[in-house]
Amino acid sequence: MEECKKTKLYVLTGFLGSGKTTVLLELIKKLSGKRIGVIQNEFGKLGIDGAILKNDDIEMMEINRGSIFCSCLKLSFVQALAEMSKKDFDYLFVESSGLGDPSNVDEIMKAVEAIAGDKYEFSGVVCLVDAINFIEQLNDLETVNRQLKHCHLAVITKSDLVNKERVENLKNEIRKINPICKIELSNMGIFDYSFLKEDLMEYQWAESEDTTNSEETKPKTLFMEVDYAVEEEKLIEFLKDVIPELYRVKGFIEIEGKGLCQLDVVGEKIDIKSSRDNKESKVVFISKVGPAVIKSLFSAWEKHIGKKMKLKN
Ligand SMILES: Nc1nc2c(ncn2[C@@H]2O[C@H](COP(=O)(O)OP(=O)(O)OP(=O)(O)O)[C@@H](O)[C@H]2O)c(=O)[nH]1
Repeated sequence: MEECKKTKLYVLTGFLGSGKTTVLLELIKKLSGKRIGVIQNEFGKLGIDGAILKNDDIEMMEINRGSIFCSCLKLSFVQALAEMSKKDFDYLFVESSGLGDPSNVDEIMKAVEAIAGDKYEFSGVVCLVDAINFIEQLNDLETVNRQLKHCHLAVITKSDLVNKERVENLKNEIRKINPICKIELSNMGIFDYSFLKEDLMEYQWAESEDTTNSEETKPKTLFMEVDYAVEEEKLIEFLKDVIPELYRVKGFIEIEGKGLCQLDVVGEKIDIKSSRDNKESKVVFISKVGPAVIKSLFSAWEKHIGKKMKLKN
């Protein structure tokens, strides 16, 4: 009898905006013809990336409102993995939230094995390192350190935006935290995918430990709804005012003369591009300063746009 092939399970980590969805979309293209499942973990309760990924011929589950490594969602994650194990995918990719601390991933894999049997071959944690923002984030955030410490492959993204010297600096910083992981360089999600054929588990560095994700450390997430088109220049002015208080802004918004656009803000970089998605206007803000950001969002909107806007939790 032919032996049943296991599903290769990869976990993608990397801070907010580091390029996880961009890499995932390219990987899915590369693996076309294979049976692929995706579990997507968004911090906000609306799966913004879900809207982008659903266009592809893949099966997807979303786990929102927090980190899959936090005790608040860990059980849902294990159950989702158990559910997906029945589908006999060739590959299952888990895109964890940018604020996810995967220090306890081994423990989660053991729980899945206890429930679902050995249907998965846990094939490694791939951590995306944002070439532009990583060094600053590293100083501010334990999560970024943990994501790297617990990965098997680090992929430096946005290589098109930095020079060789910066890449060398980044490699040195990575090595201080994880001396053995494999390191690759990516441009818009494209890099050497030979890791798919290798045993990444050989590059395991850290032992499993408690995650820092908890209900208490969960940052404030807000959703903005506007039912009219805004002027692009005014939207940019609004964003410039509020960016210092935010980790990340993303979503869809109607822009005058352009129609529905996909909005992405990472660090100080604002990207606005036309979208073919048929989605309602909704934008997610992840706060660095807790609920204090609400007042700033309303007053900056009033100043630059001057029309009614709804913010929801
Ligand atoms: N120039 C450049 N931009 C990139 C690259 N990779 C990602 N981006 C851009 O960076 C922004 C964030 O990319 P995503 O793929 O959405 O990042 P993410 O890690 O999934 O974001 P979260 O889900 O919020 O954590 C988008 O505007 C991307 O187009 C890259 O290699 N080069």
